Amino acid sequence: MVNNAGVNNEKDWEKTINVNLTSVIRGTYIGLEHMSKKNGGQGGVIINISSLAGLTPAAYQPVYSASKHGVIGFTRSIAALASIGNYGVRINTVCPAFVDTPLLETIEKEENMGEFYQYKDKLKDMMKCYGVLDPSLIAKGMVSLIEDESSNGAVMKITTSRGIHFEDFGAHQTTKI
Ligand SMILES: NC(=O)C1=CN([C@@H]2O[C@H](COP(=O)(O)OP(=O)(O)OC[C@H]3O[C@@H](n4cnc5c(N)ncnc54)[C@H](O)[C@@H]3O)[C@@H](O)[C@H]2O)C=CC1
Ligand SMILES: CCCCCC(=O)/C=C/C=C\C/C=C\C/C=C\CCCC(=O)O
Repeated sequence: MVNNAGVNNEKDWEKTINVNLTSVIRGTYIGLEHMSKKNGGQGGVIINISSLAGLTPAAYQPVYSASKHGVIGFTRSIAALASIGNYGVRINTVCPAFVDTPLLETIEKEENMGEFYQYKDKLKDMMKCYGVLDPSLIAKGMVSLIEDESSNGAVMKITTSRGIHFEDFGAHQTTKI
């Protein structure tokens, strides 16, 4: 199961939280209800789509960034629970940089960008600097996560400079405390 739907809308930012985060949480819970071996399911893999903006500050997309940070936090937490509870379900996150899809056209729209519309050229400069990925690379990353039976709670990053790679949270998977 892939929870992929997402929007970039800083003007209607509640919608961004609802689509990008609330529905990922809801989708994951519904998936687990059907897939978890604890409920008589056959197990499987859930992939939640976040973004590189879920791992770094995104000055012109603060709520988009917050929603994507939330996806990572929720997914890593529920993946830990799935492991402890022997659900037989692996749950991972994918964080692409800019990808060539219609979502990027929202940068040109005041109704999406709201007060951040004034920074659209800065976002375009970032795209020029970091490049724009072909969607096929995201598909490749997802297939590898599905096939790698050891992956659970992984945060896959996909960028033009480093390709498909993983965020390293350290052996204990936590921040220093
Ligand atoms: N394009 C990019 O640069 C990046 C996109 N992402 C994420 O990838 C995912 C896919 O986005 P893209 O394919 O790029 O954008 P897109 O705009 O081409 O596709 C988004 C999809 O989400 C669906 N959707 C939106 N609101 C919905 C709702 N309320 N109910 C059901 N479906 C809804 C749309 O119908 C559309 O099919 C999103 O979560 C996005 O945040 C992450 C990093 C970079
Ligand atoms: C712009 C509207 C839609 C946003 C889609 C999205 O999620 C894109 C995120 C891309 C980047 C996030 C912001 C900052 C990233 C900083 C560095 C990227 C490094 C890329 C690299 O190739 O190393």
